[in-house]
Amino acid sequence: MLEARGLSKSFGRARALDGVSVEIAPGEVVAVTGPSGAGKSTLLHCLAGVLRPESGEVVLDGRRIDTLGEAELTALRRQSFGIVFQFGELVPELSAVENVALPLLFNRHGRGEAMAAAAEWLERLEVADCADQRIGELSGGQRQRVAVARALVTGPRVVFADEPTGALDTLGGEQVMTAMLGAARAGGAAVVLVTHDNRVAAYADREITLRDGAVLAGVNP
Ligand SMILES: Nc1ncnc2c1ncn2[C@@H]1O[C@H](COP(=O)(O)OP(=O)(O)OP(=O)(O)O)[C@@H](O)[C@H]1O
Repeated sequence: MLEARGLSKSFGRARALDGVSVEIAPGEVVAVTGPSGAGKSTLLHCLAGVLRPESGEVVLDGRRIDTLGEAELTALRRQSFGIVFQFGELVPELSAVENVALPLLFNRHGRGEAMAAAAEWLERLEVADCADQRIGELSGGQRQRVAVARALVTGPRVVFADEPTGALDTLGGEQVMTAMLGAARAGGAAVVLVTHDNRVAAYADREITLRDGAVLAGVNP
């Protein structure tokens, strides 16, 4: 469904990715692991169409996406992908429910419909009580649940999560992981998860380990 073929990407003299090929099946949960600087975030950003690789291809459902124009790529990201970052990256001026409604408004849904769908997702993630609160008033765990709701509200094919539990304690992290994977499974979304935490990687169906910008052979089934 989502495939990277021979991706390479450098930042100055740092070679972040060096010929990485991976394939993600529909509904699959994949953890991308490896030491700091191995290229995990760069791979996630290339797969999600946030960064363009220098060479190689990214293919979604048989369609090459790394060569799309900026407007087409933005539209595809909004429709097919959801992204959860380590610190939520929510809009502080908006309430929780408004943050979750935002991707639907960008996709030209009416305000009433968008707000109703957003409220439903907050309920599913057990943060309905926070709907009208500003982001600054929420705990770290509540923020990440809101971020997960925002990533899933559009019914994406793939959810990308970069250290989604990195700012949480163990229990909070477990709760967010369970909530995110349950919601993704219910929506049929695949999940690509960057983590350096083995306990988080254990939630995945499969692990892709990177080292020095390449997939570590012999570890991944
Ligand atoms: N925007 C950037 N500008 C310059 N160098 C970058 C940039 N992004 C990544 N790099 C470099 O590319 C390499 C891979 O970085 P990347 O963030 O993908 O690794 P990572 O495995 O996600 O690391 P971490 O676990 O520390 O987040 C590193 O050497 C990093 O310094």
